[in-house]
Amino acid sequence: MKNLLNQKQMRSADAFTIKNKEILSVDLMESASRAFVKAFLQEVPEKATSIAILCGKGNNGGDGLAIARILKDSGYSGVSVYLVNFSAKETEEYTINLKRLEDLWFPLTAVNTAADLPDLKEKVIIDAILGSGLNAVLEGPYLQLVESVNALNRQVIAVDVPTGFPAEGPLKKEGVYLKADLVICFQRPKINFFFPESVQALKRFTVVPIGLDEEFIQNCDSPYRLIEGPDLTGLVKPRAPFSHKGTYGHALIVAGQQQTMGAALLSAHACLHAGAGLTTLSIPESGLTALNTRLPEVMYLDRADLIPEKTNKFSAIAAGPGLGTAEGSIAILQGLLKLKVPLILDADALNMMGDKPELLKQLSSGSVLTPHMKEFDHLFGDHDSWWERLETAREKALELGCVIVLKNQYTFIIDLTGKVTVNTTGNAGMAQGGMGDVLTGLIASFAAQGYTANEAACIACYLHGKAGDELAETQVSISASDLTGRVSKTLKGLIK
Ligand SMILES: NC(=O)C1=CN([C@@H]2O[C@H](COP(=O)(O)OP(=O)(O)OC[C@H]3O[C@@H](n4cnc5c(N)ncnc54)[C@H](O)[C@@H]3O)[C@@H](O)[C@H]2O)[C@@H](O)CC1
Ligand SMILES: Nc1ncnc2c1ncn2[C@@H]1O[C@H](COP(=O)(O)OP(=O)(O)O)[C@@H](O)[C@H]1O
Repeated sequence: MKNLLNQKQMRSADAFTIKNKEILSVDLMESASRAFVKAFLQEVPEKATSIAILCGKGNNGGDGLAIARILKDSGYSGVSVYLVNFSAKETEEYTINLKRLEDLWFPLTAVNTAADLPDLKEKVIIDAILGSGLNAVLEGPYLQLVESVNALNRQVIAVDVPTGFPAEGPLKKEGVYLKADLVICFQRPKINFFFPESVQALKRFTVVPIGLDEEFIQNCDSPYRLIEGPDLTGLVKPRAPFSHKGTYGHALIVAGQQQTMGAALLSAHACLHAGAGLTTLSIPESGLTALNTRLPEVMYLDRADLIPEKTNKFSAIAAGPGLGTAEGSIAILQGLLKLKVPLILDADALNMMGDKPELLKQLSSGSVLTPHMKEFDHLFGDHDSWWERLETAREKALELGCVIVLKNQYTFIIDLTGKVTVNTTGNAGMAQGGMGDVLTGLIASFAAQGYTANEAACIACYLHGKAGDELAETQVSISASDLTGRVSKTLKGLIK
């Protein structure tokens, strides 16, 4: 899995690469700028497009200057450069790249105050004003300039990070950022790109390698990493010769009430499709006809039979989807917690724990909690930012000895040691009720098949989003049933 670094570590990676690969810092900037242009070409292929590049005086601005030269060399005929001279200091690499442009007689426009910004007519704006060197919220002329550029409503592509947007740390509500349609980011995404608040600064990002030393990056001690397809290829085991239903575990899902039986069926269906050898569903008796009609492969366990003598045969137990929070459901949850086996808890199981926090103390080590933001805050208190929410999740995972799957567009899987795996698969087509129920069924399935709690959560989250991404190639919206029908095919693709 790819390590995600904070900006201090990124600077160490820069320095290490420069020292060990014996390259100059300005050559690394050249490599970064070339990588930017390669990605930019995909985005803006029309070479006659008019482009304004706004360059600050740090290395982000230095990138902007090098990008101007490389774009011109690549045949872009309408490139203009605006030098944002708000600071007296300039970096050495900036100075070198400015000289290279001046030597080409490249037209340069000085912007010495925010009021100097001319009425930009260019179709595309490249933001190279401030990058990861940002050390405070924007104010003064930078703030005015960013507000003026935002008011233009042009297509903006930012170099590495949008001006004013902090790479890490809590995102302040009052923060003003240059609004980019796309960020072309160097070597690794910034941690803050994964939080919903980042939508104020960027619609999407793409990451380009710039030649930093990967071994150094992977050896950095970071609590964050990304899960990608190749990580699963080694992890997900193919079905074995001479295997039988007993080889792949027996999952129990405790879910559903009269009005939300569908949630239980969706979870069980997903569990089945992800390969559990046997799946049993515990629902109210009134759901039996639906179960037998819709999911003939799934067995039934009466709610009265949720006792150790009947449940010790299961290799994984999940509870919560559509369970309700009435007295009867609380009794079911309390009974499950007494079993002293790791549980996968979602939806109403989490809501009940939020209502009765003392239940959290009864969780067995190795359990998995799968809250979305609202459920998370109900469990652990309100948060002003996702950064703080993730910090709490890391503390709670460690304290409770459980895996926390904090769900959103990007889902954070926090293991028992507080390390965070970020899942990037999934899309807005999946924003439909029942999606979380499917995820719970998938986690239960992989846990039943013998994967650790963290492995089961990582495989399930990746697979869930990946199946959704495949369906989104031909569908606008994806129902939970659509997704369930796809997971086995997607899984096959991951094993290959
Ligand atoms: N070897 C390198 O150093 C490389 C650097 N690269 C680029 O370098 C960028 C980082 O460059 P720098 O560290 O020079 O910093 P920036 O160019 O991001 O910022 C320049 C300076 O602005 C000042 N500043 C920070 N926050 C401010 C604020 N709120 N208001 C006013 N001034 C503020 C700081 O003194 C900072 O040093 C990256 O984002 C990336 O674009 C890339 O070229 C890759 C290689
Ligand atoms: N825009 C999106 N991008 C990626 N994944 C999404 C998106 N919207 C929803 N999902 C995924 O769908 C699931 C929704 O879970 P949840 O809110 O618990 O749904 P429900 O309670 O309806 O079953 C999560 O796994 C989430 O990551």
